[in-house]
Amino acid sequence: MTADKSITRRGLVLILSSPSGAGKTTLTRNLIEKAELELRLSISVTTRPRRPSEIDGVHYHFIEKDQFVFQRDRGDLLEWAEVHGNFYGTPRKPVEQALAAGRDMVFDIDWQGTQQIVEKMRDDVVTVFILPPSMAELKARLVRRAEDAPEVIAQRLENARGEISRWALYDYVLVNEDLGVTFRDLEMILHSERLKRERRVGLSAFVDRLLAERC
Ligand SMILES: Nc1nc2c(ncn2[C@@H]2O[C@H](COP(=O)(O)OP(=O)(O)O)[C@@H](O)[C@H]2O)c(=O)[nH]1
Ligand SMILES: Nc1ncnc2c1ncn2[C@@H]1O[C@H](COP(=O)(O)OP(=O)(O)O)[C@@H](O)[C@H]1O
Repeated sequence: MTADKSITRRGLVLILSSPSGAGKTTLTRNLIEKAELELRLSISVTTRPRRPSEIDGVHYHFIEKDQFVFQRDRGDLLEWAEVHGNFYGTPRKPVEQALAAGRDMVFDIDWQGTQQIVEKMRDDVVTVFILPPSMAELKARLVRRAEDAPEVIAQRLENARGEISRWALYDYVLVNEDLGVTFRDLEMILHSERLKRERRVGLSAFVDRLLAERC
């Protein structure tokens, strides 16, 4: 009797949230680029203008506000929120397809969206909040990223305290000082969560067979 084939696993959704500039986009990218982790990114729709380094359909689906309202009202979005004056939402279909096929997804979404997803699918969600080591470093990272106008950076910094105050809603909280350390911690969280008893299908039948075995 071998355990490997009879024990499978339900898919999970790993959610990363943080104030702007703490590093969640970088960490998310690193996770999906490591092929053996087998994580797929949920590509959100947004009404925010595209940044110079972003590609439509890769980083976000950039859409107009009327398109967003249409998709939202038709029920195409699993969750949505207004953040920094723009609308963001998670397309429902790719998530449902991935989970049904037992694949895992990573979401880079804010605390409002996280709450909506947790209410809908608590058992299948793992939430991680990323904190910056200091407010000075948060500002320095936003400036170094050099993707946003000064007034956009100022607004994101102003909103940072409100976002940070939501930290206790999350399953895990990581301080992203050293990127390599934070990434390894995330990998360990993912690995442990994948091994959780509740996520493993066929375990009970396997144990029954194990106990019935004569040696
Ligand atoms: N609720 C929700 N939030 C999202 C979604 N996509 C992105 N966000 C959040 O919107 C905020 C702004 O994202 P973005 O404009 O890319 O700026 P960044 O935080 O500086 O990288 C971040 O907190 C994201 O996590 C989404 O689909 N739903
Ligand atoms: N641990 C870290 N140390 C130094 N710089 C970092 C670290 N993590 C991310 N960065 C840099 O900080 C900037 C903001 O990171 P990003 O991933 O875009 O943040 P967010 O998606 O949370 O807004 C980027 O230029 C990124 O390269």
